[in-house]
Amino acid sequence: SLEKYIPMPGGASFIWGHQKYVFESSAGSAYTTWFRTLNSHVLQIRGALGKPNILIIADPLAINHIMIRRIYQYREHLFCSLVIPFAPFLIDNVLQEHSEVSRPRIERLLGRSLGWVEGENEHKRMSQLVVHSFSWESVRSGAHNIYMAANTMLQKSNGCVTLDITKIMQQATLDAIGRYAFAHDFGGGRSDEANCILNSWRSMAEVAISLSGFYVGFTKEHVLMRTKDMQGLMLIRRVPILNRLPLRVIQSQGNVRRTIHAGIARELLIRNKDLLAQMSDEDVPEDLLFKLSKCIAGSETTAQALSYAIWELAKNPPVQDRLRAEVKTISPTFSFDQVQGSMPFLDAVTREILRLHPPTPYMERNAIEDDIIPLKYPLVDQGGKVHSEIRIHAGQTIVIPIHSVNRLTTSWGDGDVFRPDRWLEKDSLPLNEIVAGGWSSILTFSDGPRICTGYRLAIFEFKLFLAMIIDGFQFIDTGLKISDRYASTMNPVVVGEEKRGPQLPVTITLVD
Ligand code: HEM
Repeated sequence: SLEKYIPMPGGASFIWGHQKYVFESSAGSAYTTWFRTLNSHVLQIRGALGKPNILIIADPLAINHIMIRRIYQYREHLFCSLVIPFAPFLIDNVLQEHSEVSRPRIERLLGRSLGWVEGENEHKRMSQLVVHSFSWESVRSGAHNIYMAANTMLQKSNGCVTLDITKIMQQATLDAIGRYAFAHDFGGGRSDEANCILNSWRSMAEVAISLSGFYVGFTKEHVLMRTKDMQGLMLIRRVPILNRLPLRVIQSQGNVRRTIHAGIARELLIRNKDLLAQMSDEDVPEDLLFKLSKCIAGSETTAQALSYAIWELAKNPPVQDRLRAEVKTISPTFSFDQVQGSMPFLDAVTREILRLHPPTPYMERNAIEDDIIPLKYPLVDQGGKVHSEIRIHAGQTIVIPIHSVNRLTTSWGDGDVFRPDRWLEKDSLPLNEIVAGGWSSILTFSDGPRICTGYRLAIFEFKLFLAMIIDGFQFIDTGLKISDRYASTMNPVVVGEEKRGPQLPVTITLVD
């Protein structure tokens, strides 16, 4: 149990603890609000169905301790780390870094991957195999593939239409990753394989964000699926054996893996000689799967970041015009060096979008052993005693709310405001000692040894796509109210139309 001096918000339900409220709130916003109202960088919330209290940590020193200093003492649980299917022999290994909920899900979705791999040595060995493919050098030399994917997307859209940009972005980023990493053609993100992968993600997200399921679903199969998420995990958390039931919604998670296995991996085996050269014989099939699946998971998050960017620019016409004016100075050629080095405002917009709308809003960890976590911002108990560390026991669940950390008032001041200029102004950025770290002092790609492998690729892809789209198209706000729902990653929904699943409609016209 957690110490009493760790602040807890009021309003917990007897049955659902605070988790129902977190689930119903726009993703990330409940924690962000509580940190402010309780004036704390650490809090505890009540778990649902009698689950022990959960520790929510936004304190920079504590995050550094968990993500860097003691990373292998905390089990991992996050969508983006579903990647890199590997090493079946490790599945029953001792360390058990993944929680009882996420492990079976990860296996069904993408096989036994880097995200699945247990323990320090094995994780490092697997990471070495992929690190080169995602260096800046590799991204630069593969830039033309992303350019081609962006071009394919632009040729297919014209006129003035209101459309769901998330769908288009998902097709485009999947197409880009296919070209970049595997010389594989996903047909502009519209081939049968692409449809199978995108439909699998979508059907999972639809179930995951369904509100009605929260109440009635614990006896229904579609809700068992939805409970895969951290916020909705109540039943599977309490009864992990449910993961094994042959229910359609649970077992359909294997679609992505099957598509990759049956179609793309075999083709790659023939094409990708470099990759084969790096591997021992017994690694081959799973290693190829790993390459594909990590990229596919990453293409989804990149698509979400791009969708939020277009929506934010639609709501802020002066920022949109200023960005387009900068892009016009280099258009129509978009070389790697131009995109990375000649557009400071594009760079500022990129950082601001990734700060404000992190596609993975939470990371969850379980402590493998007892620990003492140091705090930058000490807590004071009712007797006035100052506590500059927290004691936790093995098994403690910890949430690192990336969304809240990226908006902390102590670090960012007006953290909820979309203001790209903060990245260009002297003295507007937080000092190193008060941020948790990570790329660009934000936690969007995590930090430490398990920082997102594909973050350079994601950043370049984001910039290139955005530059090319804004060069040719104008975005107009529909005025619809958008809320964010958590379904492994951030999913925008139209308020009042939640039943239609994730969508982000924006009106798009050709630039004069
Ligand atoms: C905007 C896009 C992306 C975001 C926001 C993102 C975010 C993240 C985060 C937060 C983690 C850490 C998970 C944890 O430790 O719990 C992660 C891990 C990972 N990501 Fe991404 N990611 C993105 C795109 C990509 C892309 C494009 C790829 C590959 C092509 C990729 C590959 C990976 C891999 C392999 C890991 C696991 C690293 C490890 O455990 O060593 N990601 N990502």
